[in-house]
Amino acid sequence: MIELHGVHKRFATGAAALDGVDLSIPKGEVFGIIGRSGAGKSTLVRLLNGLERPSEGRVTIDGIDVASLAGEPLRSLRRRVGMIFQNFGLLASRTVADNVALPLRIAGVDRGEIARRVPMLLDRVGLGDHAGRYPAQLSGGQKQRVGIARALATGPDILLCDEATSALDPETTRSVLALIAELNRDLGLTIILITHEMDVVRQVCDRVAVLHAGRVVESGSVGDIFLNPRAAETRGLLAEAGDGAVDLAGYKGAVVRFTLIGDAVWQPVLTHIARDTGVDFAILGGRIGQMKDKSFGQLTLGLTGGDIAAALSALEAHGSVSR
Ligand SMILES: Nc1ncnc2c1ncn2[C@@H]1O[C@H](COP(=O)(O)OP(=O)(O)OP(=O)(O)O)[C@@H](O)[C@H]1O
Repeated sequence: MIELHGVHKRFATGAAALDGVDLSIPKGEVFGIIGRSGAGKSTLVRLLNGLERPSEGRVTIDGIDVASLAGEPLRSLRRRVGMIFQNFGLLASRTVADNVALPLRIAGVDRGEIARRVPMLLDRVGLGDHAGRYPAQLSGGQKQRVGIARALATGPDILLCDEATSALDPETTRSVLALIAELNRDLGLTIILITHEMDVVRQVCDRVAVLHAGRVVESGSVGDIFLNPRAAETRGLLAEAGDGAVDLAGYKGAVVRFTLIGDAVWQPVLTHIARDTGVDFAILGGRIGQMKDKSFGQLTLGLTGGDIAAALSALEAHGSVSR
């Protein structure tokens, strides 16, 4: 369990990067931290791996106060907390295998053990046959896989991903996120994913916290936060991700937001209700997609004509309706 209690971080310049953050991240969860540039995401990561100390408050991992550690206990904590970065952080002059071996060398693991472990780590990320290549000979997605193998080398139980897919195209992002989800499932790793992209959170996270100006403005399950955002900052991020609706000023019909989850997405709900009630539906906005393992649909609907009250109660029988 990772916990932040009343965490503030102020820099000597007077900048407050974090301004009273409380968070609990249970073991084995994929937890997203989303926010715009400058929200405090990277500062939060640096507190988790002991690179910075809070100005106030406590960051604990399994009850251990990270800021209280120094020397070997701090090194041992860092071995438990693997990290991957937006720019991969690979050494250009070393082969893939050497890059992955580096944390093991630093930890003092003997040569034989390194030679045994590195191929297993590369197999784990699907790069078993790339051991002798150099980073410049790899695609972005492959470089990030090497970054992941290196992060796994010391056998961590937590993986911090700081904008790990921000430099990748959408298809490669999907495959790297699929690998991250697999590591969570197979190895039980707790994963903290820092991102400014809603789609990244939607694809793999169980829960999410929205960070704005150093504060958590809302947090909860990805379904709750994405389908019923309360904070203006979350709504803004969702609108930018294409989850908005057309301008409704001047629209004459009744407007509702209709949310379907799971198999209900497959049902021809609107055509049935239209036939039964005589109501015409206009689709004014929305999205049908996948949230981790669940399908969802959220539509902004305009209703005109027919028996509107009957249509609304029929919609409620299939999903949730809000105005
Ligand atoms: N070492 C530092 N000294 C002074 N101010 C800092 C320092 N590190 C971060 N800040 C400030 O703290 C705030 C939060 O920065 P941080 O890098 O944590 O944000 P972020 O959400 O990760 O942004 P980005 O996505 O752009 O990296 C910013 O206003 C930044 O200028």
